[in-house]
Amino acid sequence: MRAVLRLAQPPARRFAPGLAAGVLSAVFAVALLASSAWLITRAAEQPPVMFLSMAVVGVRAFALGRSAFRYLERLASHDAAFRQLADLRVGIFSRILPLSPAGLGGTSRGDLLSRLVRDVDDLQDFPLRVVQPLATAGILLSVSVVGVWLVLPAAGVTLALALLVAGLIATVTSSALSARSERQLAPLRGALAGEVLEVVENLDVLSAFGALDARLATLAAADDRLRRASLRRSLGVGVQGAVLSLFAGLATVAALQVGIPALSGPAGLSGPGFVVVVLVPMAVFEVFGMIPLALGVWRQVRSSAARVATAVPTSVPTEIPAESVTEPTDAPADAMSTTSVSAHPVLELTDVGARWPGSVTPAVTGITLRLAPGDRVHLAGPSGAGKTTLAQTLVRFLDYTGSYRLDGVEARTLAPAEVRRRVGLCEQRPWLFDDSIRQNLLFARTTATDDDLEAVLARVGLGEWAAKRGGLDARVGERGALVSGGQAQRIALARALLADFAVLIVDEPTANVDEAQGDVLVRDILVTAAEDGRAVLLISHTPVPDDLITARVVVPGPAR
Ligand SMILES: Nc1ncnc2c1ncn2[C@@H]1O[C@H](COP(=O)(O)OP(=O)(O)OP(=O)(O)O)[C@@H](O)[C@H]1O
Repeated sequence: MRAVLRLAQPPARRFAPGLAAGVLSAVFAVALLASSAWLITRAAEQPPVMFLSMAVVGVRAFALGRSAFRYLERLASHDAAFRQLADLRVGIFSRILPLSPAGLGGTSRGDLLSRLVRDVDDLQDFPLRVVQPLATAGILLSVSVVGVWLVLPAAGVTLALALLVAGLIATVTSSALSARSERQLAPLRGALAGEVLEVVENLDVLSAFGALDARLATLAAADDRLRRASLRRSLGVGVQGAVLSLFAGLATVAALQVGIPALSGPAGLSGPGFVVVVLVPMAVFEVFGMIPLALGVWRQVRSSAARVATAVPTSVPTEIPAESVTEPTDAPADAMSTTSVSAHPVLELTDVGARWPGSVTPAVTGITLRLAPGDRVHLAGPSGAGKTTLAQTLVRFLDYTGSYRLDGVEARTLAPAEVRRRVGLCEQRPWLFDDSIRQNLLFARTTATDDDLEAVLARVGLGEWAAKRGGLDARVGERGALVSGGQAQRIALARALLADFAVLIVDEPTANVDEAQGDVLVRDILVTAAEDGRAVLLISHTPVPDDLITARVVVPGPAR
């Protein structure tokens, strides 16, 4: 958590200008009140105008300066905080990235989203609404108490005592009323985001099973918990404001009590000095209100920082290959490929096994196979045997035991991204972006022209379909909702062909299509691969004719 907070705090050179402007603005606000009170009272004594001119200039300067410094403070401190936020977000994403996809299986997507968006946003409050006000108020209060003490020492002591007591009471009451809810706000927001996402994503299933009302009731309960926590927090803030107003009045009364005898006593307090001593506490308490507020924000920020910290791993689980350890430190990422792995490598597995993060037993073991350019191997095996796990291992989303070599080079000595440039995966449930067909293909090869895209669609048997749907601009819907399972598989295949992987792993392409369509799809996949001299590892439950493949491998039953 400390590391997250350190990341949220802008460096001193960026933070200092905003802090300096904030302190000056607050000091000028108090000085404006003091100098104008002095001026009005002194003017009532009708001295020659030259005795007033300094104060007149002071009032003008403090009034203009207060606004100017306030503006500069907003500008500088927000600029620093927003720049820091951008760095923080990028830093957090780059730490989560190595976990995806194998390490994020157990995370609620709604809650993760809330952590990465809302909780990270909350962290900008750390410099802006915690550090800055505490530093500003601390400096201003010291200056004000010393200033009043110089005019009348007893009034300075009274003001210091009033601030101390008010601070204690306001902090204790507001913590008692709202500390718990301030800590709960971020987790409750995350829980609500998770619930909303669950309901929206599974609306059809919930409706079909008549479970929608029950789920909506759970959602309403989550919403209610958040609303009540927000209300309790507002109550705490309100009570704290009331305590401070009360003490601002009491401090003024106390100043009157010590000031009135001093007017005629040996201290010889002047009329204007008396007014300054009596009125300054009002202005000081306004600034002082920032402290308990900042402490409340601090509790929220701390809870958000803790949530961000738990979403961001300090280390990547051993089951997931680290993205950078094998990257050569002073050579470009591509260097290895040109030196050791050819464009069409031979892939060899000897006794390969793999385990999911957090699992004690391997999900797959003892896989031995060889894929040379042009080979088409059918991998079969019972459900749960670990075929998908093997596919994820081959694209280095998971680490492995045994030996996995590309052109004789052990894959764990290559950067995972480098392996993924040669070995590609068409997943069992291909991910389609809620965008046009063009965009869903283009990210596989950003330089492809529309002619290239149309040609690849024709190769995977979607040419006519795409033309009927309005061409490359046709949308595929959220997660491919507007296309059938078979079409989604074919779009994924087109994408893989565009990326031109030398070795293509196709995981259960027929899972979402009927038998006849499945046969055609498998034939299309294997025939296109044969035409290109590509190696294919076809994972499929369904039988594949001998003429389409060069070898068969069977994964034994589920590993225990
Ligand atoms: N993301 C995951 N996290 C943890 N365990 C997982 C994950 N995905 C799969 N498993 C586990 O790994 C084992 C192998 O699953 P896998 O999906 O690889 O089998 P499969 O042979 O592809 O099955 P199917 O033919 O039904 O798709 C199973 O016990 C499964 O519960």
